[in-house]
Amino acid sequence: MRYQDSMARSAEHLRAALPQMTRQRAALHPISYAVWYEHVSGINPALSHALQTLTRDERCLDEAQTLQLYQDHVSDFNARTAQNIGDGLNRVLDTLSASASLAGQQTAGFEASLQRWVEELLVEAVPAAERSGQTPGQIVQQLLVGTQDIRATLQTLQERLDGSQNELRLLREEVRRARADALVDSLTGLANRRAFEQELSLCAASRTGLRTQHEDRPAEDAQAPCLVLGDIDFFKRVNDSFGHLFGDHVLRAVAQTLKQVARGDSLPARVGGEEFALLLPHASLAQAQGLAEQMRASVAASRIRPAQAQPSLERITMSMGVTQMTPGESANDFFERADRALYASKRCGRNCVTVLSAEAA
Ligand SMILES: Nc1nc2c(ncn2[C@@H]2O[C@H](COP(=O)(O)OP(=O)(O)OP(=O)(O)O)[C@@H](O)[C@H]2O)c(=O)[nH]1
Repeated sequence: MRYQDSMARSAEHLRAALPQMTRQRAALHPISYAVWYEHVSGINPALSHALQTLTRDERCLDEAQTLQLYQDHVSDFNARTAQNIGDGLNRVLDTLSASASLAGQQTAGFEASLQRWVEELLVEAVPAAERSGQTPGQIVQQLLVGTQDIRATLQTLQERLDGSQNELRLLREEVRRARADALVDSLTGLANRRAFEQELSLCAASRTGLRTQHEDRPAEDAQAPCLVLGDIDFFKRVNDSFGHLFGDHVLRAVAQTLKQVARGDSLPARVGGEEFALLLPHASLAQAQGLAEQMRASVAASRIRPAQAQPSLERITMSMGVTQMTPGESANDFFERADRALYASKRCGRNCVTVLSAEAA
C-alpha cells in the first residue's frame, strides 16, 4: 500500500498541504491533493524536486503543471485513489473528532469513578492507618494530594482535547472552503470549467430517455438547455501589446459583463483561457440568442482600457456561438455544436453571434 500513515499523520500532512495548495493557480481537486500530499509527506523525492523547481521564486502551479506532475511522478496513484484522498479527509476528520469526544467522555467518567474511590478509601482509612502506623489524617492527606494531581492532569488532557477539537473544526472549514474553491475560477470568480462540466452533465442526464417525435428532424424546444459560448477576439494581441496583467483585467471585466447578462437559473462560467460560457438549463433558442447578442453588444460598447490612455487599443470584442440541446443528446455533442457556432462567428469576421440548431448542423 502506498499510503501507510496513521490517520493522525495523514491529517497533519493534509493540514500542511492545504495552505500551500491554496496559493497555487490550479484549483483544489483530488489530483492536486494527491500531488501536494505526496510532497509534504516526503514519500516522493522526485516529485518534491520537480515541484520545488516549478514553484521557485514564488511561482505558482497552474492546472497543466499540476496534472503533468501527477502524470510524471504519481504514476501508480490512480484517479480512484485520488478521489478517495479528497473524500477520506473528511472521514479522517470525523474519526478524529469522534475519538476526541470519546476521550473527553471517558475522562469525565474516570474523574467520577476516582471521586467514588476516594470516598470509599476514606471509609477504609481508619483501619488502614492502624495497619500502616500512619495517622488517619496523614493517609487522607496523601489521598487528597494524589487526587488533586490526577485531577490536574485530567484537566490538562481535557484542555488539549478541546484544543484539538477546535483545530479539527478549523481544518474542516478549510476543507469545505477548498472544495468550494475547486469549482470557482480564481481570476474571475465565475464557475470554472469543472463546475461547468458538472452542470452540463446534469443537463444532459435530465434529458436522457427523451426522444424526438420526428427522429430525422429534431424539433426546437421552448424550454430546453441552451448554450452560449463566447471567445474574446484577438486576445493574444491584447496580451502582447499591453501585457498579461492588462489581459487579466480584460478577462475580469468580461466576466463581470457575463454575470450581468446571466439570468437566475443560468450558469456563467469561464471554460478556457479567454473562452466563456452561459449555460441556460431552460430556454428557447431565441432567448439564448438574445442573451448572446446582449453579451456581445455590452462587451463591444464597454470601454476597457489600460490605466494610461492607449489610443492604439482597439475596442475589445467577442465572437459568440449559440445552440440548443436536442432530446437525448450527449453533453459532448451539445458543446461541440456550440463551439462550431462560435468558430463560424470567428470566420465571419468576429464580433458577431452565430446560432446553430441541431437541424442546421
Ligand atoms: N492575460 C491572460 N491571458 C490568457 C489567459 N489564459 C489564456 N490567455 C491568453 O489568451 C490568448 C489566446 O490567444 P489565441 O488562442 O491565439 O486567440 P486570439 O488571439 O484571441 O485570437 P482569436 O480567438 O482567433 O480571435 C493567448 O495569448 C493566451 O496566452 C489568462 O488567464 N490571462
